[in-house]
Amino acid sequence: MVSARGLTKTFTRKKDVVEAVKDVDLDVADGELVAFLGPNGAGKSTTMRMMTSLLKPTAGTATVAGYDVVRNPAEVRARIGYIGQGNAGGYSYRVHDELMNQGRFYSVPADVARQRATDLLDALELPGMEKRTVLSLSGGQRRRLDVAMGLMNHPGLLFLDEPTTGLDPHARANLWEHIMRLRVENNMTMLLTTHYLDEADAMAERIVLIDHGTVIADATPTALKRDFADDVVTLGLLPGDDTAAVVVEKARSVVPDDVSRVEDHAEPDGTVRLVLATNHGPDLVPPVLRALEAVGVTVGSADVKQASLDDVFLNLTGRSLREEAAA
Ligand SMILES: Nc1ncnc2c1ncn2[C@@H]1O[C@H](COP(=O)(O)OP(=O)(O)OP(=O)(O)O)[C@@H](O)[C@H]1O
Repeated sequence: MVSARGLTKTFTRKKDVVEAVKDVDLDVADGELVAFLGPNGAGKSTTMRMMTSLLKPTAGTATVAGYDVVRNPAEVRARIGYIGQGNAGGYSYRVHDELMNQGRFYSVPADVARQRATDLLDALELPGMEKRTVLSLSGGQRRRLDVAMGLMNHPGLLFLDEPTTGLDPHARANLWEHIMRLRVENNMTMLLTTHYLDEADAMAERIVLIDHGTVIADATPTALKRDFADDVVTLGLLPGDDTAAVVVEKARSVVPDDVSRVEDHAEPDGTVRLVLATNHGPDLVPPVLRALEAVGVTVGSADVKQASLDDVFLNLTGRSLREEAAA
């Protein structure tokens, strides 16, 4: 559905040169849901704008829905939906008119467009809003209207640039529910950008991590967390009749070999905190608890912190995506 090779974009303004996207290769198969995840300014929108034919690449090629984005931009645009970062609807226009205009833009026959507008307003929980101006809608409703506008041509491929930024958690969840249902109903391939880690983790079947204009990792969320970050298991060990040193010695003797990092910390209250880094935290706990019991070590508490996409980004770049998103 999408194939890009060596996609590059350099912006030049007077003496300022910004290498926004550098040599990006990407393939997206029919039906996939792929998220571009990366900090502000990483090059996510620029990549998406090149793939949607809105921006001409400095170098490289991209084929979208079977057409080259530079040689056949009109064919590309006819086959995709694009929901950009800003609101698409003109604020003083009525909701229904904006949908019909969008239909006209894509040469959808008027009667078909009218039916689609009604169906989309229904599907996106905007019934009765036809005559309202875009300005009178709430932020969440406006974003849902953007989605409706992006779907008026029934695209097989939908590009969404930060669809939920600025919405409260309830509105975010609500919009996702609608998008996911429409995705199944219309059998859509989807490419989206986000800086919400939880969203990418929960929604995307594949994540393309982008930093400084280049792809630094490309895999399923599960594979990224398994390969580039560890779960951290923390056990509170009670000393009983043993000294802390003996507890540590016994505990370390039963730690499985595949644990990638082991730390022990003697706490002021006499307990020992044992920290195990592993790529299978939840599975590790039961056998380790049994093994500790077998060597006479009592476990007072257990905690598993599963690896997050932020840990992945941190391990790959030395920076936290969560902190950069908040900055
Ligand atoms: N028209 C432009 N002229 C000059 N520089 C630009 C232009 N558009 C984007 N850039 C620069 O290119 C880089 C990548 O920007 P881009 O918008 O693609 O990042 P992004 O990952 O989408 O960020 P965000 O999450 O903030 O939207 C940034 O340094 C940005 O300032």
